[in-house]
Amino acid sequence: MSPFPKSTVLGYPRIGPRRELKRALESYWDGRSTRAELDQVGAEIRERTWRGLAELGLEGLPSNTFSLYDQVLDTAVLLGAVPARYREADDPYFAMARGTAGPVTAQRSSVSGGTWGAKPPEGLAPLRMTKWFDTNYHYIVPEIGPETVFKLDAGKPLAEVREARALGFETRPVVVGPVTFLLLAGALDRLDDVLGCYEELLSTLAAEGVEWLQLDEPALVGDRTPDELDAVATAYERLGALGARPGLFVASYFGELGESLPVLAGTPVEAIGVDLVRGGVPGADLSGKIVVAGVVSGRDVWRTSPERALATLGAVRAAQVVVSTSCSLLHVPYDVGAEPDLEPSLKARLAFAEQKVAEVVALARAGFHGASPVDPSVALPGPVVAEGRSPYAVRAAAQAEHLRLPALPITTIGSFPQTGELRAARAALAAGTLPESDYERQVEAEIERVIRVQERLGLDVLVHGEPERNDMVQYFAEHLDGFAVTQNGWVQSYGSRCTRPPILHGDVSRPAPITVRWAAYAQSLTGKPVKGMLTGPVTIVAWSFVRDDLPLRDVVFQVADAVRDEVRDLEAAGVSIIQVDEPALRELLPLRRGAQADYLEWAVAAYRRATSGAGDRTQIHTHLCYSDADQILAAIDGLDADVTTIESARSGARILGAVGAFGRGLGPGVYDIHSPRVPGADEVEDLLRRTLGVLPVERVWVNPDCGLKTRTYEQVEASLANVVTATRRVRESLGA
Ligand code: MET
Ligand SMILES: [Zn+2]
Repeated sequence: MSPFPKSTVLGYPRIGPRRELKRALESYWDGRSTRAELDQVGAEIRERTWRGLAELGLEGLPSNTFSLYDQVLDTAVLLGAVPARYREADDPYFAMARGTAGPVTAQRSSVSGGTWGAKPPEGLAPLRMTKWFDTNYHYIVPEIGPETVFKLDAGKPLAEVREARALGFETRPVVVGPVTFLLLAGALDRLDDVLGCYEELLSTLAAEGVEWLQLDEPALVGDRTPDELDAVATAYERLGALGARPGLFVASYFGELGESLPVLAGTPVEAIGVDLVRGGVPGADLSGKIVVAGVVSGRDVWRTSPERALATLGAVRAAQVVVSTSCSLLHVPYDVGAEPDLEPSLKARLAFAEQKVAEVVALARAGFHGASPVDPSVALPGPVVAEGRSPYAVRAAAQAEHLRLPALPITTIGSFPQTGELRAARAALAAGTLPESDYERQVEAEIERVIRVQERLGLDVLVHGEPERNDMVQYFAEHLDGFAVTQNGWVQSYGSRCTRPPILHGDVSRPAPITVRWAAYAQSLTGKPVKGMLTGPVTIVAWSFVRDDLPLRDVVFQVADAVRDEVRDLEAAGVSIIQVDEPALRELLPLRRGAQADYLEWAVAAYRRATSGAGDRTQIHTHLCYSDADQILAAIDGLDADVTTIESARSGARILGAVGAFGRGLGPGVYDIHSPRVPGADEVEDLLRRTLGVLPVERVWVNPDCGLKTRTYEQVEASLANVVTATRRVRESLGA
């Protein structure tokens, strides 16, 4: 085993500095290019990454951190965990990631009772996708059942090792570790079987001359049961006992190892990676281990303080201390150098992936010896002040009087299809080739179209459709002080999807109303109530890169104050229903249970502050969308919104089991907007009746799972027409 290099990173962005992979994937999926062409783009990105890292002076280069879609899916393939139904697909990998289309829709409606050949008429649904720990990256959840037969397919990591070697680089393959992989799949009982594959992987890599293997175990920073800790010990005892194998580097990130650390330290693994940005210097005795010290943050965009990092490094007691990032750099953009328009004073504070690698290299070269860490003197947060409106019953009565809505009011979540013309108009506006007044007229025309569609369909609470927004966070960031937006700061969210998180760098305030003119315009077109549409303070902060010199809580409260100003102005402009979305409420939930209550308390308080300016007869809605909302239902109820619309249909209406005690208006989604499929009226009616089985009719709202911006008008109109039909049937049968 060769010595561990002095500097490394746990992983690197892979979408390409100009999102080359995104374009290549979409072109392949649309049938405009071949798999070989896609693979070529992947190879170019990998080569560029390795060369770039080496040029910056980084010693330990990772491989197998590239992925065509997702590293957890790659691991499932590596272990042979490909469910049988995908094996016959043209491209099983992307079939698992994205599903397959059924026969064309036109054919579907014209065929009656014919046979469908080998492929099922509906195509294959993709595997489930969910958030990677507390990041905004989404991974594909492996599907493992008793029928799963694990079988190693080491093709991908081997090919990357060889590819790098051909370019003159020795690399350390990175693979998701067995415990995290199985915990994510909910199948830790298969540890024994899976370890057989990992053993084979180790032997294969050793035979290939690979010196070090990185096994990612971020699940070890969460609360783990004694059985799970036993699994950690079993796994790494067994892998460590193997005769011919590479050195084992177990990487943890997104928090402190806690009780997992002594367990891991008791196994024969040679190197342990610790996140020293989120966690403290390990207290356990690691004098026999190499510690890969994550002192450069992979989760923010700020420069590292060299003094603090060197002091931290100096305090780590281990056989060797390697300088590294706190996690993969997947979660930050490529290069600050690609942002010519940012203020120089802000730019001087920023570090994206490339700059962070340079920091790692500089720290490793600086040398560090036995200093004690600087006390990070972050101000302790003060008590949370719960702000509120009148009691719900008082508000509900005032709203019923003022709004006069029918039973089971039908509404949508806010966005309507974003057409190509709109996107082109926005690009032309940004490029200076379309005058602002022309753009605004186009947005107004779209609002009018959206209003007319909803009136024609017979919805009860209308929306303006959000045509002026590129994105529900970026749009607000562009209009608030304290934020900067980048040109090329893309970060992968899932597959080919990227977001460009705004940078919240200073005190936040709202210089002028943001959405009021669009909401007021929409309301002027119709006699039905139009819902104003805002993004909540937690979500704005969760989907931005946030300053690190203030407690997160204080930053969220600043944003809450800005949202509160907007709520007041909407109300003053005659908007009587205002929705403040918080789809990211769950995302910032700390990984350790011990820290969750405190977070939920201030997050809820911030939301209440944002909405506290609304009078009794103004109806506040909120919207959330993630499959495990039932876990924080009490906190959602605590938001004290008059109406909560929430994803449900997509996750099989599982949430209905938990909402009985919900104290306010609730609209569990009656159809999944992630799929182009149009739900039938019967299906919607069924979901609605199930909702009425657990909630009193006065509390129930009818709406889709989420916004409609990724769908086409054709799909939206057909789906909503069925929603209206279903709701009318239910109303009739209730005599409502
Ligand atoms: C991810 S939640 C999206 C809510 C937003 N109002 C929309 O309809 O698109
Ligand atoms: Zn949503």
